Amino acid sequence: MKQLLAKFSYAFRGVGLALKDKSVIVQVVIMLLALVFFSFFDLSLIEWCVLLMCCGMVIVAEMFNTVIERMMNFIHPECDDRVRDIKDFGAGVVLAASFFALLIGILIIGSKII
Ligand SMILES: Nc1ncnc2c1ncn2[C@@H]1O[C@H](COP(=O)(O)OP(=O)(O)OP(=O)(O)O)[C@@H](O)[C@H]1O
Repeated sequence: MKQLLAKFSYAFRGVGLALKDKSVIVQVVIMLLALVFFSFFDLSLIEWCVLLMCCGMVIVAEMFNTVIERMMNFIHPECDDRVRDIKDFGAGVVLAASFFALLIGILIIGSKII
């Protein structure tokens, strides 16, 4: 039980670190603004669940991207095309997640407006 609690405390520390990262903070602020915007519409429970899942997908992608960036800065701080590819790949993951989240948001809000 003590070990399990310790593992949770490490994980919460990780979340705390993520919430201090500039890129993660930006995504969290965008997510909160989007949720405020969506609250003006009469959304069903399922629609809220889908939107929250999309927000979670983008935040988790950003957290993974930050992990990759920090890892690369630690193991290979020098300029290198391979590091560039890895970091751009990570940024691409966030972009792809954001694109699909935006698409789903537009579909849900579009269906309400129409
Ligand atoms: N060591 C490197 N070698 C080659 N290119 C790099 C290297 N580090 C970064 N880059 C390029 O610069 C871009 C930005 O990298 P950086 O690590 O500054 O990310 P960032 O998104 O600006 O992160 P943050 O602002 O959160 O620190 C990368 O996507 C990559 O194209």
